[in-house]
Amino acid sequence: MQNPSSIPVTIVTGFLGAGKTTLLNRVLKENHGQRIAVIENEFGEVGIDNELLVQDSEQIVEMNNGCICCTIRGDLQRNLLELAGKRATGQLAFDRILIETTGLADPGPVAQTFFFDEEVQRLYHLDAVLTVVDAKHGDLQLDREETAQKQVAFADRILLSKTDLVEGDVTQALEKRLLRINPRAQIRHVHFGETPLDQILDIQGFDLKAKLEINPKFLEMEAHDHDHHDHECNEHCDHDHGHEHHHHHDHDHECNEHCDHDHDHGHAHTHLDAVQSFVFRSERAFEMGKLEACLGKLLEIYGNDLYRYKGLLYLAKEPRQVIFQGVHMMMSSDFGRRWNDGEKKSSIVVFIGRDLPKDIFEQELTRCLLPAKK
Ligand SMILES: Nc1nc2c(ncn2[C@@H]2O[C@H](COP(=O)(O)OP(=O)(O)OP(=O)(O)O)[C@@H](O)[C@H]2O)c(=O)[nH]1
Repeated sequence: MQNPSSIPVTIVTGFLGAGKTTLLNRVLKENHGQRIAVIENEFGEVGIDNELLVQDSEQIVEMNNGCICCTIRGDLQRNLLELAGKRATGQLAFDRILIETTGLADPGPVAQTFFFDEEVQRLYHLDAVLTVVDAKHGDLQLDREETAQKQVAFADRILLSKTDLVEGDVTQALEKRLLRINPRAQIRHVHFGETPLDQILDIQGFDLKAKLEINPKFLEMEAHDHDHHDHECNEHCDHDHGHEHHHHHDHDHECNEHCDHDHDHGHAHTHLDAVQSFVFRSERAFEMGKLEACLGKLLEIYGNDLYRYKGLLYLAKEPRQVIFQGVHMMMSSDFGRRWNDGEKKSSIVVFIGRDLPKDIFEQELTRCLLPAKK
């Protein structure tokens, strides 16, 4: 039974760059009178989202030591208990929690957290898993990454972003595909995260029965060893995984509610080796023209494999920071705050993708830097 005073939690998931932070920002900025705490988990060794996220929520807890669905699930539990403790003692005031998972997280194990720990279960209830799907890159992501499929399969509601970037028939075809993967979840369009709050909060969408259909072992803790990603997609999945060890890139099947294969045989499924991230840092300023040309070239060659990149740039002759980000070939940048007097200026960019040649990226980017000051 749900404790009537328990705190509602919404899990916001969706593949890299789908528009999760944009959605969260929208919710945080809206004048709804609700006090929202955010738990933010990023893939990659440094968190950039904190720079991108408006600071209007009551509390932002960053979890950057690994992915929330596997290595740091214990941290999530601890953070939830800590937040509730602070709320109880009046140190913090919030009415609900939004959790943004990494773009590579399997939402299943994150959702499980709300059913295993008795204390978490007493204090919180899971309102819904929202999955943001990028209308422009969704197809490619679903083709290549099983995690993207799982995120859709596990959604209580699907939020389709970036429909402005594609023709209507592309959106319709993607919607049909999403419906095949998950016939239960309603699909809503969100333009830059714009959506009525009642479409995403307090929707009482989390349906345990449906999750058990997707994965009968959902409530069995031991079945989830998250260093080995077990696949929880569907009841009637026809392919046979036998007992071989598959990596994510070997998978190209569409997870849906009818898959019944079982991955509890020690499959070495880990997104941490399938998709990698690296960071480029420098204290030398970038030359804008060179950087643009270089990024254009890198995107042309590696665009398909470059799932996500974001960072803060130190540009020559520019008094402001530049926040730069992209998904595949779609790149954008914005001015951030001014560098403070005496502040050590530097650039930091995180690249996330499949089989990216780190050394080539480093070489090319280094060529765009001004020479070091003598
Ligand atoms: N054209 C268009 N761009 C969008 C829309 N929603 C988000 N974006 C852009 O997509 C990019 C990625 O958005 P984010 O909200 O940072 O995506 P994310 O899912 O939080 O990304 P990760 O945390 O890195 O996985 C940003 O440049 C956004 O401005 C939309 O509806 N239309």
